[in-house]
Amino acid sequence: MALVIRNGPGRTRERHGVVDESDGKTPLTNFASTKTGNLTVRHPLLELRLTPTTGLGLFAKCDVKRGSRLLSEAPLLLIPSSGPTTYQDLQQQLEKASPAEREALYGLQHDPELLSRNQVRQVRNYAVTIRKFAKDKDGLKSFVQTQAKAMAIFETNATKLVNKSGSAVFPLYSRINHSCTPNVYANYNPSLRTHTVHAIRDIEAGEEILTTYIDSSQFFAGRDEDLKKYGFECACAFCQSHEPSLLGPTTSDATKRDLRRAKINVVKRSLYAFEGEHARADGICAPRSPSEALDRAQDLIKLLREEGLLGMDLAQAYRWASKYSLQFGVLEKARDYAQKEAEVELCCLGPETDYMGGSGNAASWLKHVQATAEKDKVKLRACEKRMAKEVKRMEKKAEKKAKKR
Ligand SMILES: C[S@@+](CC[C@H](N)C(=O)[O-])C[C@H]1O[C@@H](n2cnc3c(N)ncnc32)[C@H](O)[C@@H]1O
Repeated sequence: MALVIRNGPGRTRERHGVVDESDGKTPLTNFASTKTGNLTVRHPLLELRLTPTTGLGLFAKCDVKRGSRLLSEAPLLLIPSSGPTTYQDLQQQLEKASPAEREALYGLQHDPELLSRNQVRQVRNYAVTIRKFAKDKDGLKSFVQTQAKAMAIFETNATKLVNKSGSAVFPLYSRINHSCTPNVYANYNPSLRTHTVHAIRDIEAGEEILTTYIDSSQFFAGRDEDLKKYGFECACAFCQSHEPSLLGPTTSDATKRDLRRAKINVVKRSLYAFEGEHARADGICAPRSPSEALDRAQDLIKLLREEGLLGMDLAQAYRWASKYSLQFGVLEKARDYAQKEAEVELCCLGPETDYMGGSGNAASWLKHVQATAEKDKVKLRACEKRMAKEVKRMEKKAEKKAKKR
């Protein structure tokens, strides 16, 4: 994969998956001369195109099988702090970026309204303190504009990294639009030090690649509220089918699906409460017994599958079902769920999941379940042997008694 940037003649350089291939001879394929600059994507499976409603987006060039790795890219710009982005944070990282990276960054879409007043003030204050523009009003204005644009770009495109503190923008991942029923799963992989994107279902040639920016297992109002922070109203097919009023009978498919999303949310949070993760439970009551927890985990699997939410929430649901089955000693079921978890995890994250540690990754959990099942078999065999011995002893005793008579 490469994001190709025209940058004057004679230079070709590659860093962090960004190729500056400016020999003037390389034809720019797939996508060129957009408002965002002369960008093109060299990728065996993906191309960048304009969508009817959401700006640019990434599309599959050919059929893509579930589990395929579509992207594995290093950040264009990473801000390690986990709080709100300050201009100082951004400026430090911008200084480290190469010209090609900076150009790629400036080519990304931006929504100026996502900038807080405080952020704009930070840029102005900085420009004044460096005194470079003391006698150059136009210079000052243009400096503030470019720096504010960089901040707006970061705010529009940054992804919070789950397995590493901080937020980052990426050359291609930042082109992927949001859907409340995504067809890919994205994850920062600390072992690879890249953001990976995997297909979570088969994707047909020409289909848009869609990720989720939020927790999509929520009722419409919750999703809408979360996406407002990203500055847009969702144009995905599911949200477009939403009916604003729930006063009438709730018969439409979209409404039923919305209610199912709400149910997923409640069940999921109740299971986090059962696991003692109260911060994620957010006030929802836990199941009262392990058997109730197992029922809910099984419900959750069914609901997620019905909704086509096939990312790591599904892997988590399988883990819960496996864990509770193991607690009940239903080993076959525990193993079956653990295998399903491993399959979904591999599909979402790929095989490099050592960073999860302990029984954090599905492979370790599956090993633990298999070892428990093996120990159980050994115990069972020992018990059978003991019983067989006891039966023989009793038979001999009975024989002796019979002979005496
Ligand atoms: C990370 S960028 C995605 C790529 C972007 N479309 C582009 O042209 O480069 C996020 C922006 O895309 C648009 N967008 C993404 N998903 C959307 C959706 N489901 N509905 C409406 N706009 C969306 C919004 O303008 C949002 O600020």
